[in-house]
Amino acid sequence: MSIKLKNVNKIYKTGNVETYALKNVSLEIKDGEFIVILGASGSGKSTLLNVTSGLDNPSSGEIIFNDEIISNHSSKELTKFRRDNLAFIFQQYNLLQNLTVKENVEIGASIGKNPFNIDEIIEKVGLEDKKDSYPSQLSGGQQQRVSIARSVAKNPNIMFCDEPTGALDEETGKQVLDIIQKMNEEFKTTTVVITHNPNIAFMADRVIKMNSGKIEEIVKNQCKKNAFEINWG
Ligand SMILES: Nc1ncnc2c1ncn2[C@@H]1O[C@H](COP(=O)(O)OP(=O)(O)OP(=O)(O)O)[C@@H](O)[C@H]1O
Repeated sequence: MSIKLKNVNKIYKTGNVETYALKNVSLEIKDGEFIVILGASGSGKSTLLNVTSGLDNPSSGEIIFNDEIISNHSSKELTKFRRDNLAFIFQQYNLLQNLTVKENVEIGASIGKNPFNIDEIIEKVGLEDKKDSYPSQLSGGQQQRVSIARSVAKNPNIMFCDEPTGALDEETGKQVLDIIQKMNEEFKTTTVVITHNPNIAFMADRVIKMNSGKIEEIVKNQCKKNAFEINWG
């Protein structure tokens, strides 16, 4: 699924203070593309992801998925659109603690129209021997892999990942990135990853550099690296 942003602005108002978090951002992401968004703290990365994915409304401008203009949608229509098309992976795992790995993934699959086979997706994230474990019995990296399996079990058109490896060490971080990369390559899932780590940018087709609410630069990688080839820094 492709994504288009046309002249998108986002202004947060807190009392009398206005923060221009996105300033006239226009961008096209192609179907199946792997995009990394880089930028300093406060540059507008999370705002860009939230507004693009319909988690928050832009103050002005248009957001278009394939040919569907979602910036005009009601919140009910937006919820349905997100449920049918989008997966979210955050730094926090947000797993249901009283459900097993398999049950957590089942919940993710149950909201999709055309979900993946649950056992296959658990195998894809390398947790077949942990199916009946509870989240508290798993390491951070394993919990993030469950979280990814749950998000992608519905077979989404797009994956939005906000600092997916922010809480992980190098080894487990790379395992998680490898799973995200494989989803992108095998299922052509359009992928948008926000990160502070410039090394992760080498995995992308294109890198969007944000500065003070604007796209400062877009870099196309001639040669992409796989997750295990990048330096962690
Ligand atoms: N809900 C909000 N209300 C008011 N201002 C906000 C809100 N959310 C973000 N901002 C402001 O908007 C700007 C962009 O914030 P954003 O969270 O998008 O940056 P970021 O690049 O994702 O930062 P980080 O890397 O630290 O997560 C910042 O100046 C921030 O203080």
